[in-house]
This record gives sequence, structure tokens and C-alpha cells, in this order.
Amino acid sequence: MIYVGSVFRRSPALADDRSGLEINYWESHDEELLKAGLPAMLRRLPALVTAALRLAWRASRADTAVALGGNLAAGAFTAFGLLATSSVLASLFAAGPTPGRIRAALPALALVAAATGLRGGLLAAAGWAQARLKPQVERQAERRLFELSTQVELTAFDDHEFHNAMRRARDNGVPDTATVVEMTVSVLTGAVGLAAPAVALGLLHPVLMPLLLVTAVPAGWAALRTARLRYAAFYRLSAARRRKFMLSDLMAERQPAAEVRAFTLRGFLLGEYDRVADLEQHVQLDVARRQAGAKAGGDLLTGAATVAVYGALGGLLAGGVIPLSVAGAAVLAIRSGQTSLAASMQSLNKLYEAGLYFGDYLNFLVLAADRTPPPDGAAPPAGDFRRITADRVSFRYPGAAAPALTDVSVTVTRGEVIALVGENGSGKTTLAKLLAGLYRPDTGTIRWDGADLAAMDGDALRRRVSVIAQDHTRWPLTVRENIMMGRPLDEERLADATAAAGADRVVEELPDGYDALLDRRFRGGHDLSGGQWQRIAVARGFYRDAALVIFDEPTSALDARAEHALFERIRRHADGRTVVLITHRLASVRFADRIYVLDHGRVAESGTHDDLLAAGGGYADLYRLQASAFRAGPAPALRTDPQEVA
Ligand SMILES: Nc1ncnc2c1ncn2[C@@H]1O[C@H](COP(=O)(O)OP(=O)(O)OP(=O)(O)O)[C@@H](O)[C@H]1O
Repeated sequence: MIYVGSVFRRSPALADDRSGLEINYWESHDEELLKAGLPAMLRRLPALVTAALRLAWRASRADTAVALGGNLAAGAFTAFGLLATSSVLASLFAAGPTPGRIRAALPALALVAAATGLRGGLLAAAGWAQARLKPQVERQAERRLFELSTQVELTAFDDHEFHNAMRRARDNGVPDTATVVEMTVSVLTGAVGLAAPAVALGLLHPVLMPLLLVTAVPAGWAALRTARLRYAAFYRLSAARRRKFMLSDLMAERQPAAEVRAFTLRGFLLGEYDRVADLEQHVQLDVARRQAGAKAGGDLLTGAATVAVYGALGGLLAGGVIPLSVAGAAVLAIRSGQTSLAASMQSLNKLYEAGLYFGDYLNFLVLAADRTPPPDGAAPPAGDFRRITADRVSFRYPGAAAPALTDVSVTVTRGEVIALVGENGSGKTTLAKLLAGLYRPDTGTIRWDGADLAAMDGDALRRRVSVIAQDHTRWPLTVRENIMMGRPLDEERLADATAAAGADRVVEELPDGYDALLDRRFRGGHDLSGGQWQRIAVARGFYRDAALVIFDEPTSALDARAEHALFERIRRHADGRTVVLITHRLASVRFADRIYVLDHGRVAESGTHDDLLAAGGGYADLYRLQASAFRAGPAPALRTDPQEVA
């Protein structure tokens, strides 16, 4: 079981039903983050703001400068406008006839109007720059993620921790990267919007400044508490949400639709859905209740603080500490400050929350960089290789209890056809992937003409190898793109590869030929049968101009005629390439130059077909069993003792 329970510690009655859908064990360190208090959160902010500004700067210097500069300048005009307002009020409240007082107030009034207009213009420019930043930052973050996800070593995808980190970074981290930048600018805007009236109040009378700040504490506490609760819920549900996505795919996607019906899985799947949805609902209701409590508490305290501030202002006025014009300007400044404060608290709330997801994104970048092979790998030997050797190679998948390969040694000489046979799970595919440089051995070495694969540039090596995987991908692309696989178009080679794989008839029968889109989810898309798809996959292998071609069960879905034609082509070394062939059809490997029989991750036997038959081991046993299927009479019993077979 991957998941361990924790939320039900508080509600044991639900434990039986919902266990297995809880927080993942590798997320336990994040709980520390959730428990962090307000000071810890505020301590986190400078790092967040710095990282966000760096990202924004890299995405667009001009937009970052305008967004920040515009807001700062607008803040200065706010303070200036408030001071000018105080002057206006002082003129209006002065003694004398009304027309004279109005005339005296006009210059200050003009300044207020100019400051307001300029502030509006600056805020509009800053807002536009902020809006332009968002897509640029998101694109940059997403591209970086895809650069790394397509570059990390293949074993990273077998590692649950990495996989989960990648999902979190992709699903939440990337969108929240833009939010972090957006909210950072908003928080800075809010801070300037708060600082401007604070400065204006300080200039009007020093005692007024602290009054504004009194209202900040309760609103800030409520906003941050709400964000923490929401984040806690996200973490508690991350495994459940993934399960729900999987269930959604199983119940509403085309591919499994037939099996859902054939196996009458509907009830089972809906039951699973209810189990996950129950947990989700339980956690969400719990969070909503606690968020409502936090908000109500925050509102109550903010209200009390506001009453206290206005009371204090009244007291100062009554005591003659400040004149009426200053009190009037102070009311406007406090109003303006409170509006900015509310906005910046909301932004702070969002920034903190998005910052946690953004932290996931940053963590993923570090994890992925650790798992990316160094870029300074050596080039594979020039020209065709003469020999590939695997020497006492062992390999264990991440988290697997037993090694998939132990002390395996094989040799592949140029131009040979090498067959890997053995029972299910004996390690054939794993060995083929190691030979192709997709995995690196834990111990032992694989060499191309003496050059160690471990020190070689992975991409350069893989350009020389063609792997037709057993579970090949059905790319939602056109037939042509499915065969070319990113290589440049060469019409003659395309026609050859298609014919060699027996895919020419498939292409002929499609109304759009090579241009047919192989995905029924799109308009005009087509689907192929399993065997037709396999022919396309084999054509892909032939199209690639590779020195080594690895066919992993290339004929499992082919009809007898196509299978025969393909093996004939491989047997005749039609294109002079070296082939590693994995198959369970022993009749088809008789012609191989050498056969390796794998058993529980070890090489149990090796040699030519005749050698192995003469040795009378497991291969001979299985071969006779398969051959008997085409003869009349009962199948021979499988013998476990090789001596007996001989
Ligand atoms: N991604 C993986 N993570 C963990 N274990 C794996 C993974 N892939 C394969 N294994 C395990 O490694 C062992 C060898 O698997 P491999 O796919 O190489 O066998 P195979 O001989 O190709 O089998 P088959 O004939 O069924 O294709 C098996 O025990 C399998 O369960």
C-alpha cells in the first residue's frame, strides 16, 4: 500500500472505509510546513518575493519594471494627493467668507486632481504590464518543467516520489508560478498603497500612523489562517484526487469503455468513486467549517479595531491635539489605507497559498536536476560499432524488492541477430532497455566497442538505436508522423520502412493515406486494429537509421503471414542491421546467431538453436512443447531436470 492514513486519526469511524486514500508518506515533511505559525510564514515571504521577481525579470524585464515602477510612483501620488487634500480642507475650514475660502482651496484642489489623474494613469499602465507578465511567466515555468521531464533518466518515472512531485508541480505548481508573480506585484502594490497613507498620516501628525496599523493584525491573521487550512486540505487529498482522475479516465474515456462493459465493472468503479468522493467531501466540509470560523473571528476583531481607531481619532480631535482639517484628511487616509490593506491581505493570502504550490514547483526543479544525466557525456564511437558487450550487469527498479537482472553478460556483434527468450518477467525487456541506454546498470558495464555507456551522452547514443517497445505508444499523430517520429522526411525511406513492416496495406486502406490522423478523439481521426498498430510501430523501427534495432515482441499482434514476412526480413539481414529480438515464439528464433535464455533475471543458457536443443535444458523443453502444438497427439510433459531431457 502506497498511502498511509492520517486524517482519520480524528475520525476513526471512517477509517475502514477510506484508508488507503490519505496523505502520502513522502509528504510528511510538508506537514511541518502546515504547522508553521504566522512568523514562520512571514519569514518565508522575502524568499518567495525574491524568487517571484527573479522569475518575472527573466520572463520580461520591461513588463516587470513597468509593473513595479508604475505602482511605486502611483503610491507616491497617493501620499501627495492626501497631503494636498489636507491643504484643501485647511483652506475650506479656515475663517472668512466662503468664496474666498474656495478660491484659496483651488490650487490645492488642482494638485489633488492632477495627483489622482496621474495615479490612475500609472496604475492602468502597471496593471497592463502585470497582465502581460502572467502568460509569459506561466509559459516559461511550463517549458522548464517539460524540458526537465523529457530529460530526466527513465528510472525517475518508476519512482513514486518523483512521479508525485512531478504531478504536483505540473498540476498546481506551474499555474501558481504565474499567480505568485501576480500576487507578489499585488502585495507590493498593496504595501505601497498602505505605506502612502501611513506616510501622509505621519506627516500630518505622528500619533496618527500607528492607528492605521492597528487594523492590520486581525485581518492578516484571518487571511493567513484561511490559506493554511486550504493548503492542508489540498495535501490531505492529493492521493485521493489522483485516484479520482484515474477513475474518471476509466469511466469516461474511450479506450477502457469496452472492458468496463465486458467485465461489468460499472458497480465496482462507481463504488471506488464513492469511496474517494466521500473522503473528499469529508475533508472539504471540515475545511469549510474551520475557514468560516477563522473568517468570522477575523471580521469580528477587524470591526473592533476599526471602532477603536475612530474612537481614538475622536479623542485626539476633542483634546485639540489635531485640527479638524487634519482629522478629515486622516479619515480619508485611514479609509484609503484600509482599502489597500484589505487588498494586500487578500493578495498576501493568495501569495502564501500559491507560494506553497510554487515551492512544490521549485522542489521539482531540484529533484529533476538531480536526476538529469550530466550534459558532458562522451559521444558514441564513430561509425558502426563492432561489438556491444554487457558484462556482469545487475539492475533493480526503484523500490523493487528483487533485482530484475543479476550478473547478466551478453555479447552482440555487428550484423548479428540476437534473440532474448525466457518466461514472463525473466528480464528480457529490462536487458533490452539497458542495451539501448534507456536504463543504466547498478553494477557491471555495457560497452560499445570498449566505450562505457555510463559515460556516454544518452541522446547521442539513442539516436543510433531503434527500440520498438512491446507496449509501444499509439501516438495521436498522422501515420506519416507516427513512422517518422521526429526524423526528417525521406519519402523513399518511408515507403521502404512501411513495406518492410507490412504497413503499406494499412496505409492504402486509409482514406487519407499517410496523412490519416490516428486518433478517433479528433474529427476525421481513425483507429487501427492492434496488428495494424504493430505494423506501424515496426515501420517506425525500420525508418530510423539505427545501427542497432531492438524488437520487443514485434509480432505479438500480427497475423501468421505478416509475422512470417517480418521474421524472414530480419533473418535475411535485409538491411544489414544488428537486431536484438525478444519473442516467445521459439520457432521464430531458430535462425538467430545466438539465443540467450533468461530465467529470473539471470542468463540460464546461451548458444545457437542447435546448441540449446542439444543441451536439453529449459529452452529445449519449451521448444518441444511449442512444436508439439502443431503435431497431432498429446503435448509432452515439461521436465524440470535437464539430464532427463537429454
Ligand atoms: N517499471 C518497473 N518497475 C518495477 N519493476 C519492474 C518494472 N518493469 C519490470 N519490472 C519487473 O522486472 C522484472 C523483469 O521484467 P521485464 O519486463 O524485463 O520481463 P520480461 O522478461 O520482458 O517479461 P515479459 O515476457 O512478460 O515481457 C519483472 O519481475 C517485473 O515485474
